[in-house]
Amino acid sequence: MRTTFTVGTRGSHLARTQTTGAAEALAAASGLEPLLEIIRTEGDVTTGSLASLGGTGVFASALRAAVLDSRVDLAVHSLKDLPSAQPDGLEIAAVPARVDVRDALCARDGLRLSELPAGAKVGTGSPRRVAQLKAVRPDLQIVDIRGNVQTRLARVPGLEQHDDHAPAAAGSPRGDLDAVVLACAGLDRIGYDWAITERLAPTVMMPAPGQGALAVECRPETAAAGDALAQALARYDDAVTRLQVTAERALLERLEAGCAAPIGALARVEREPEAEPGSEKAAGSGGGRLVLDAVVAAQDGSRLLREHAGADLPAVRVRLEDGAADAETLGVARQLGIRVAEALLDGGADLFPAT
Ligand SMILES: NCc1[nH]cc(CCC(=O)O)c1CC(=O)O
Repeated sequence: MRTTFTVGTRGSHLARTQTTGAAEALAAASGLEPLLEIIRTEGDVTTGSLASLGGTGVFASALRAAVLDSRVDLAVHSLKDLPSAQPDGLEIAAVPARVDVRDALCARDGLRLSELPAGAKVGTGSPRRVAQLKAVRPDLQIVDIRGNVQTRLARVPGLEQHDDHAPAAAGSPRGDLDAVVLACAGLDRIGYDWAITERLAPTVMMPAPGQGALAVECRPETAAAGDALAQALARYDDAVTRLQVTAERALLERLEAGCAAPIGALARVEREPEAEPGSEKAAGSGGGRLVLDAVVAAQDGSRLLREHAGADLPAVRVRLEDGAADAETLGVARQLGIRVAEALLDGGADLFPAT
């Protein structure tokens, strides 16, 4: 009988913080002792811009390899860094409750997006953020940035804070930008919410599919073992978050096949299904409703295509308190994602230039 479980993590402060949080929750639920192993990934050592790295999943692949060859039992990923296609030999055993999905503006002097002066310099390495920033503020000068949270924040006067856990990279410019954009989730998780001057509304800055959510990945036999670890994983899964990210990732997967443009997507459960066992309500009357908003952007912000659709969830099938959404309900979420993706493709998303 196992008494421990091993969890692989990337070495960054953010990765270690979120992995430790997940490992502690699973330890408390299982009574097992967690062992953390730091895995270096290509995404951590390379210095080129994120856009130039090409290919999704640079952050995830080394961690996944460690799970596949049984060096570790589990890997904790930021869900938005995971390619949408699920590889053979791995499954997402738990998607814990999501935190703030929004993107964060971190500006000098407490400025909000609308208060940045004309021509202000804003740093981000994400084509999705570039396009949406330019759509609302075509005057902004966007600067491609990389590095850990501390290195990015140090580019903004007043936001360079000494942090022994993760110092800003030596040699990186300091104080040369008016603002940077990062994910709220990452900043909140490492206690850097003080740097956020505006949590950008998803209507302005649609987050990446899966943003703010984690994925705990393992080998299928780990999840199926029926032991304390498998039970803890099942309980750690959050049914609402799982539904949301299932729709968002299905959209991403369908679009990845048809277009290379930056994508934002956010699903929400507008009405939670009633969880009365045995109730015979038809879907749509007393059942829940899942709504998905998405945007595909031309890289230069010259065009933004938006779509929105909803789907009724089967009324009695989702047990929101005590367990995972069942396969039929997840299928509804997946179909919603595909439907919105195809509407975007019909609207011309596949004609947008990639860069
Ligand atoms: N792209 C890197 C990445 N992957 C996950 C997060 C933050 C946490 C999250 O969204 O879950 C970040 C940093 C960022 O985008 O600012």
